[in-house]
Amino acid sequence: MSPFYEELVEPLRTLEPSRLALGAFFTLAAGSAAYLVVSRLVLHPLAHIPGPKLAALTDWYVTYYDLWKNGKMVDQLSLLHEQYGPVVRIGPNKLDFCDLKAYDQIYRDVRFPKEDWFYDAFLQKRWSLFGCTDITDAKRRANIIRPLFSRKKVLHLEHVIQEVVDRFILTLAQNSKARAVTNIYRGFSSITMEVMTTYCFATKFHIPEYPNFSHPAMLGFQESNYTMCLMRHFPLLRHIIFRMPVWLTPPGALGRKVFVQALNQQASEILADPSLLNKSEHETIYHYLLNPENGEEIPQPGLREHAVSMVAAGTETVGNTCTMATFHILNDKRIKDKLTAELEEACPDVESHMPLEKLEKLPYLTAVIQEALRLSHGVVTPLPRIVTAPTQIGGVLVPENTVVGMSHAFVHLNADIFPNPTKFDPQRWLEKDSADLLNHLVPFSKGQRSCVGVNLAWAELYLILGNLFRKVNMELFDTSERDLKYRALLTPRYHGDVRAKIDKVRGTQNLRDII
Ligand code: HEM
Repeated sequence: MSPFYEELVEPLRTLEPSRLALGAFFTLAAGSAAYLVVSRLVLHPLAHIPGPKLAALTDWYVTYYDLWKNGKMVDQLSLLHEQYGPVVRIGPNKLDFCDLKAYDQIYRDVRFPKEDWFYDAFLQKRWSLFGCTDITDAKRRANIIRPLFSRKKVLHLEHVIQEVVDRFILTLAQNSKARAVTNIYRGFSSITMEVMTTYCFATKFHIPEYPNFSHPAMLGFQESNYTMCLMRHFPLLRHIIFRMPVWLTPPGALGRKVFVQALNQQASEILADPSLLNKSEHETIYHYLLNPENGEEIPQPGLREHAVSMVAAGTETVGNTCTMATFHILNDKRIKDKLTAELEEACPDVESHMPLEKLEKLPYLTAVIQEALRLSHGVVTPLPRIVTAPTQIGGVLVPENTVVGMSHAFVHLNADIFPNPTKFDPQRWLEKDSADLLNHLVPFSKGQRSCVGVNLAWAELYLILGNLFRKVNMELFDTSERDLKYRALLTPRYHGDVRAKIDKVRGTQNLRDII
């Protein structure tokens, strides 16, 4: 043995084994940390992309803004883009963009699948279309359910949506008699959730009739946005939360759980006796999912997951758009007067039915809906996609396996496209050169994985807002623009409620007979 080696090893012989182990542990930890820093900050293929060093080192950066800062990641992304430019590295393997061309490149590229980590938080397995990350499977599933949401089918089932709208108007009529302050934000979520259950499963849950628009299932779905975010960052929690027995479920989540059990039971009964489908009032999602021609047998948990994801996809999104529209209509007399005048001219008899195809032809109502979609964004958290081969995005060569995304807010609030972008201004959609604006209205996303419920969503928006502002006279109560500031929990979750005093409701004479 060389004297040098002896000199090095001798002190270690005299050390106690426990100290030796501790020393080895710290040396290993320091070595791993040094390796992590060098590999992520210096050697990584994204090392040249600007962004905070902490974000390049660890995904906990995003966790901090999502959870600790309670849904502030989109605000933070906005600040990061101001500081670093249109492409920012927000995780060891993650890029965020704020560039119109990049938006198209990310979401229109059929090669980029959804990211497993993000979408797994919503589901137990990947049965539903929304949660399916495999490109081929998603295409097949979309083809199975899309016919139920085609324009033709939506027109055929218009009466199903109209009936829920009528029940909502009747509830408002009762509120007007009691001179009660109405939480219209919850009201909209109640009506949109009921549209989903009646349209997709031909089942009424009487959500809009529940006192104070506070049906426990609807509130449970609203609350679950934060839980989903929590489960995304701590995936182990999914196993606990999804398997939690009813008696252990916190009160806020109980309504959702009971509702899901009801959907579960319906799915089980149909699987046990498919002839039940023949007794249904109209075609439901099960008619499509269980069609033997699909070549795919979906087990009971798969049906439940489809059902739950449908309700989740179609409730808050449409509800938020109605809330955004209603706040701004009531907040600006000129908008309200113009809209009500247009509706009155188109449908002079307030007692008569307002068909969807008639409402769709009204330019100002259409512009109001477009502006509400723009400012409510649909989904506001960037929807992550995986780059599967080196690709130029937003002027940067993005390497394979990088996760990329861009918030709809960065399209909708782009001042070059929408001057004075935070102003609710329906007029911008009616100017001569406004046709091009539609290319930049992306609440339903773009490309192959864009919203499958887009026709149903538009129909709901026309029928809800058209009926509401033709029949109901109301004013805002103790609500300001500040209440519409939001936390980004996939969809925007508003800080406050939009509340209104219902003054007068007309056009209800025929409704009681219809229902
Ligand atoms: C204003 C209303 C709505 C907005 C803004 C909206 C927005 C979106 C967006 C942005 C996506 C893409 C999500 C992603 O990339 O992960 C999406 C997907 C989806 N939406 Fe909607 N949605 C709305 C209403 C509805 C309705 C009423 C339904 C019910 C049928 C629905 C069902 C779905 C489904 C099933 C998907 C998954 C599609 C896929 O992953 O291929 N949405 N929606």
